[in-house]
Amino acid sequence: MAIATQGSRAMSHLSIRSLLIKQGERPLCTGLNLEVNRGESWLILGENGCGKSTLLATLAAWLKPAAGEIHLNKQSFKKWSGAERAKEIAWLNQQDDCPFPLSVIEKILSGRHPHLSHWNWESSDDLRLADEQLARLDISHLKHRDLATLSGGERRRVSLAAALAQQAPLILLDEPLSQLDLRHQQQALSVLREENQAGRTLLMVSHDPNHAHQASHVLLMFGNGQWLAGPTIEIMTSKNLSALYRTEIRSTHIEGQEWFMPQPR
Ligand SMILES: Nc1ncnc2c1ncn2[C@@H]1O[C@H](COP(=O)(O)OP(=O)(O)OP(=O)(O)O)[C@@H](O)[C@H]1O
Repeated sequence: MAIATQGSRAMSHLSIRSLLIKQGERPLCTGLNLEVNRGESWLILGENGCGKSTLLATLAAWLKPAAGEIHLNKQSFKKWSGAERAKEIAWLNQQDDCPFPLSVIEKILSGRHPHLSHWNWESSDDLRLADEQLARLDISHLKHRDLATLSGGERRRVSLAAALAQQAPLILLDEPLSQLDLRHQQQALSVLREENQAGRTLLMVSHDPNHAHQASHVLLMFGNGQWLAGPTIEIMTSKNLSALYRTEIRSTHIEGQEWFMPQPR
């Protein structure tokens, strides 16, 4: 089931070699080989509990793999200091809660911390960058609110804004659109498209296969260690998605674009 992707070594951004990730004794992903090149946009799909978040947490160096190697910019993860890695990788995880009082602008400015030297306050450039992210995600009016007072969708957009403020070349996104209404989903997708067009590499976890419309590559995780990865055009088929979700998925074309839909049981 597993295939390796081909990629130009010269442009390698993230190189994943023979990666094994486990939860207890259960393998979530076995022998994962991916060559993620600079500027690519990857969509990661799979059932609940198949290991998508665990994989992203591993790529963010929050968790250690059971085996295998990860290279960032052709250098082993082991050689990167945490501070240097934080300038290279932004990670939006699923946790938007904060255990202590924090305003929206403080949260977004936390995305600038990897770029500040010890004891330095944020500069006017950092503040301008934070304001830009607030405006892009339609949350400027929430700037001085306490995070704890926000709705789920508002808090999600704040977390995304903080990840974008980090200005990292590689962005790991764990369900960035969860809890967003349709208009704000389209807005966030447009912002992510801009980030990708600006040259940033994106790896995004989602439960919507149609998010593949703006992905160059797709990784399917089957929850038993098996996986399938490659260019979107090759991987996104009704057959593969029906096997992935263990339910019938069909596709239809609208104005030249293929849309995937689950069939009622
Ligand atoms: N601390 C933990 N202790 C025990 N099991 C865990 C722990 N953390 C995660 N798991 C299990 O590991 C598996 C993978 O979890 P993960 O969060 O990576 O899944 P996911 O694919 O992101 O799921 P979802 O689509 O629901 O977000 C799940 O079965 C989960 O229950």
